[in-house]
Amino acid sequence: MSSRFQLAENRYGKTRVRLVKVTRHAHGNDMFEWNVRVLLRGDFETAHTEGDNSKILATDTMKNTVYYIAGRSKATSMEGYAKELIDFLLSRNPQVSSVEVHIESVLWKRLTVDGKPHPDSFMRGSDEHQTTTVERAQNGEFAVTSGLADLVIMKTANSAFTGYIKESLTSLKETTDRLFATSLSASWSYMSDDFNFNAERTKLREAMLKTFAGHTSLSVQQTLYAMAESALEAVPSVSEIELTMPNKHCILIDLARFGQENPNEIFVPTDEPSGFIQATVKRTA
Ligand SMILES: O=c1[nH]c(=O)c2[nH]c(=O)[nH]c2[nH]1
Repeated sequence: MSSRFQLAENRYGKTRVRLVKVTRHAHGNDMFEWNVRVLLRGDFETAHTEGDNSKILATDTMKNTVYYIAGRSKATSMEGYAKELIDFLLSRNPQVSSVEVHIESVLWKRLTVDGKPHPDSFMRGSDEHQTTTVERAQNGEFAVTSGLADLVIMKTANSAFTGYIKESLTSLKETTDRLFATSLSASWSYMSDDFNFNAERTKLREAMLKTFAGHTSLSVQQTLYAMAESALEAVPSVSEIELTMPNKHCILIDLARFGQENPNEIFVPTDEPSGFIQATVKRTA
């Protein structure tokens, strides 16, 4: 029977597989917490059209594989672990054409007790996450995109916003001295798949933060671009970087109503609505 429909793009897998790994040393422990997503593409047509599960690796099995590979992995980075997981799944599953692994790492910091780093106790840090997405097809190369998300930062000087369109619906006042708060998310693509990913990540993060702090900003857009430029300058192995910087407005409170001056000191931070500024910056050919 000819059908009026056909299966188009499809993928499946397990998401939000949470994992804590403790590495035990003689004088203390290291630990990390990850949230892992594994997605498969492949020959899954008859699973959709006929309910034939003979080529389906159960998502429950994928979850177990996440833990199994974590248990035996010697990888020192999320990217390295993702590559091992992908290789394992591809080698055992010829029906799978490609595997994508996405990992978010939660920020845990070593606890300080009596001014000293504690050997085995930790506290949750900020909302900042480190991320990676690694993909490989059968017989293909790894594509590695890493990033960070939800890094909340604020400038309290050197931020202006003037010269924008003034029309009948404009109410915003120009300012040469405003607060600039954002929750930075960034993702960058590596040109190859074999680096010290942790060191590259640290360099990119520090370059972006240094520029954010030092920039004399005429807009979020301009500061975003400058941060992306300094990230690409700091890490030649990255081909392009996407930055997302919501403008988390801090609004000056009018105290003149109460007979008091407010020399740019008292603000109300607002979460919604926020500006949404996003751009990708890449190397010229
Ligand atoms: O840096 C800014 N860019 C904008 O596009 C914009 N729009 C706005 O209302 N405030 C700001 N600030």
